[in-house]
Amino acid sequence: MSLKAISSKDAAALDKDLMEVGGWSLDQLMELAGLSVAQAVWKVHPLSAGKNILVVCGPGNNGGDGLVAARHLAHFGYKPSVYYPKQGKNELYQRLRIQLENLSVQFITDFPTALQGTDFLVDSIFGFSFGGPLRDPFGEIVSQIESANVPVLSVDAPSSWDIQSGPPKEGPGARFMPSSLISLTAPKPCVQFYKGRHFIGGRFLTKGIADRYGLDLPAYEGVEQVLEVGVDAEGKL
Ligand SMILES: NC(=O)C1=CN([C@@H]2O[C@H](COP(=O)(O)OP(=O)(O)OC[C@H]3O[C@@H](n4cnc5c(N)ncnc54)[C@H](O)[C@@H]3O)[C@@H](O)[C@H]2O)[C@H](O)CC1
Ligand SMILES: [K+]
Repeated sequence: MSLKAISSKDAAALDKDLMEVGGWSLDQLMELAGLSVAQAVWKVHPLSAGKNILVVCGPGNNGGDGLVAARHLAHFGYKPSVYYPKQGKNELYQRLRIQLENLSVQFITDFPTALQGTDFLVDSIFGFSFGGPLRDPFGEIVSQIESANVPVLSVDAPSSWDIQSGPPKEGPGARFMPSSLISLTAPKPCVQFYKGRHFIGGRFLTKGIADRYGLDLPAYEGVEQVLEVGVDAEGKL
């Protein structure tokens, strides 16, 4: 099936709508987003493929989705660890961190060593608010991820990719092609440059809000929090 993409401007407006008019809190949206990320990991990387999952979190809500996903992954039976080099100021991130520490999830500081010992990586560094060239320390982090021989699930967008125009022409991220991607609520325009398994998650859209933004309502099945969607041979949704 194919789904319409949403620009970063509309994605931010949709989030605001959900919270200011739709009665949602950020915690709730992030919980469902993070749960769908963890479920996508389960589908592309079952427990039998190795339990060590490294979740790399950025300073914004994309990083928050990663923190929530790490907690669900721990409950699913994985051994997640988190690399969180620049924790954001929102107290929600602090609470998510406490929840993880209470599950004995490690917050690692030696990223190159952790990268070597991991079976799978979750890229929750940047989502739809990313813009411009990568600032320190994220250029080096993205370079290390793209050079590592480890499967990656990117959350909402491959970190370092422009949300509209896709991978940078040169520098960190120019060769970054994660093995899987989960788009939250709706695909972002950069998905047209993506080749790999593609899921949609964040099961909280109503028909009213989907219509207002010209989006499709994904046909989630049963209790599923994710739906695998296709990308055609030309990379078009
Ligand atoms: N409705 C939904 O689908 C929901 C999606 N969620 C997730 O939230 C992110 C968007 O979160 P936001 O906080 O707006 O932004 P980001 O996490 O993408 O990044 C902001 C963060 O990054 C810094 N930054 C931006 N550009 C750069 C750069 N070039 N170099 C270094 N740092 C940069 C910026 O300063 C901020 O600190 C969305 O994608 C989903 O993953 C929510 O969970 C709610 C529901
Ligand atoms: K990401």
